[in-house]
Amino acid sequence: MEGLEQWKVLAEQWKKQAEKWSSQALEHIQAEKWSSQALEYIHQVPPEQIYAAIAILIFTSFLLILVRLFKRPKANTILLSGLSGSGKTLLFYQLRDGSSHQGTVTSMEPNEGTFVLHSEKSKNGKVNPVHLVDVPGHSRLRAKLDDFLPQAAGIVFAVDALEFLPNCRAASEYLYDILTKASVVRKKIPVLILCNKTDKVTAHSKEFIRKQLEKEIDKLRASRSAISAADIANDFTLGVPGEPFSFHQCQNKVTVAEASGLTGDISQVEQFIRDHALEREEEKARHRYTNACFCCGLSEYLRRGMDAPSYGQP
Ligand SMILES: Nc1nc2c(ncn2[C@@H]2O[C@H](COP(=O)(O)OP(=O)(O)OP(=O)(O)O)[C@@H](O)[C@H]2O)c(=O)[nH]1
Ligand SMILES: [Mg+2]
Repeated sequence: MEGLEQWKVLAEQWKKQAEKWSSQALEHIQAEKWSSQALEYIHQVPPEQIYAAIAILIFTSFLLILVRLFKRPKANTILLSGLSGSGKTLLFYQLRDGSSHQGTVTSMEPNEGTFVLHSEKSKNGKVNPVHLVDVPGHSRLRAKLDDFLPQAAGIVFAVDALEFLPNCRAASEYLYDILTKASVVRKKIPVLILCNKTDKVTAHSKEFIRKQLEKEIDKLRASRSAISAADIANDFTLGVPGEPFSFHQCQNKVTVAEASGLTGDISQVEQFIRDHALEREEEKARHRYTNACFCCGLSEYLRRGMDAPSYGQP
């Protein structure tokens, strides 16, 4: 009896094994059928179409490789510019450390650093650091600005809102020079006019400062265009001829905001930096998604090309 039971178990195992082999054989036959169908299908497609698809594929891959090779990392440099005493260095420390480091003196060298903004440190999600450069406002040191312009993602132009009127002309001249620089215009580098020192009640409002700067730049525009072309140091002219100058006419985005480097009320300048220099992880993911979509679109195009009715066939 026991021997019979053993034979039964053995027979059951053989049966299962045989079923497994037969299903594998079926799968193999199916795969062969599909591959022969695919080959047949490819033979039906006119060769020109296949060559065109391959050429497009190679060309696009080549293009993608080139773009990857030559794509510069997103600029993350923000330049702090403005007249001497407008509060750039204090602002620099507020952005970096969240404290004002009282007792700043006139800067003789650009003050630069790469760091995560103090206000961003406590937030969730990975935030990239910003490269901040505080360019001295002294007229002889301003040329240093040009060294950093090629990598600039944005320019903050600090204005002393307390002592604005006596400095209005000088501030307008400096701002005019920045707004007419070829690299600023061509690369459309955004500029934030930051009316600083608003902690004092006697500080002028940002609207007042904007209007005064526009008026002054309008005058400058007229006087500078009167100079013979050979003497004009500026690369571009500003605004629309025949119309009073307004910052809206600039090709790059020019906005006006208020701040106090002393009290740490710097949310508007932080927002400007976030908008223009910090590429968050989510943004990077979005870029990756766009690339993936591009590749999918390409493959879909090629698939449709294959599906297209083949001329020359009955
Ligand atoms: N009340 C007030 N004073 C400020 C503020 N920001 C800066 N100051 C003062 O303004 C003076 C100049 O500030 P800095 O930051 O050294 O100015 P800067 O623009 O770096 O000047 P340069 O280095 O010469 O180009 C200092 O005495 C600061 O304490 C502010 O928001 N409010
Ligand atoms: Mg300084």
